Amino acid sequence: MIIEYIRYRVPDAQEFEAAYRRAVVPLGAAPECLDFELSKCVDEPGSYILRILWTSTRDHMEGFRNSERFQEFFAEIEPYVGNIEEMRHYEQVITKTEPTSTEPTLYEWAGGSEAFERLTEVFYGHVLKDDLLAPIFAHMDERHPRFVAMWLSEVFGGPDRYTRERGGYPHMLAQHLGKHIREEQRRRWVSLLMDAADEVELPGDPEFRAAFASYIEWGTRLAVQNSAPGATPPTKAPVPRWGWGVAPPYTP
Ligand code: HEM
Repeated sequence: MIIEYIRYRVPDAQEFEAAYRRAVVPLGAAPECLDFELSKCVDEPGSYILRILWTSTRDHMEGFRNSERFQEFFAEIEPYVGNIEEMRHYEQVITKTEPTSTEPTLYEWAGGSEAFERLTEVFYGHVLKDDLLAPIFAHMDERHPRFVAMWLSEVFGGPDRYTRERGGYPHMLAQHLGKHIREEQRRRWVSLLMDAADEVELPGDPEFRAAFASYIEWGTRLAVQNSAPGATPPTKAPVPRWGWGVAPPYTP
């Protein structure tokens, strides 16, 4: 996560706020934007700070900035560009709660890239012998298990290799479009993956497995939706980043 601060000094507070009320609609809908807040200075009327939490600087600069949502956002706030006094990215250093970076990522907890490579190798071995799934994966690239391991590593907080080396979300999405994945196939995919997770001994603690299963449930349901005839999913988005959710990592 990265925080962007934009400081404005504007002559027409009311119009500025009205423009921002419109501009935050596309901003809030952007997958790269985690949160935002516009505050006005009580000591000096006309001074404003916009604080935006982005998934990463790269997601902001390369994802959001190249999206249609940015065009819509910018159209509203363009008249105020000349009133910007500061526009920079910041990293959290000290907070009331512990900075989130001290918590291990799911990627680290799982055992890093090697753990996900073991997982997908075993998993696709089972997939290719499965009556429901083998036909869809009949022509799969032999490197497919490694690519999916790269994807999972990035999703769970590891290096962004899938984005840099494999085309990120747009490429992954393109692989599912038009595949017409059925619910029973999705269920089998999930079930074989969970079996493989046991087989390669991914951490079995409830907190890790709950977070892992939650992404897999979400991701496979999206795969079904996006692969359906006539589906029109967003063509550009960052690779999702999945965290621990409600239950933090177990500390004995
Ligand atoms: C969380 C769920 C899922 C994830 C993370 C995932 C991940 C991926 C990724 C990263 C690719 C592209 C690999 C590359 O870079 O070449 C891919 C392709 C593919 N996925 Fe998925 N997928 C998911 C669910 C599913 C499901 C449920 C099915 C079908 C039952 C499926 C079928 C396929 C197929 C057939 C391909 C193309 C394989 C090839 O021909 O090389 N995926 N998937």
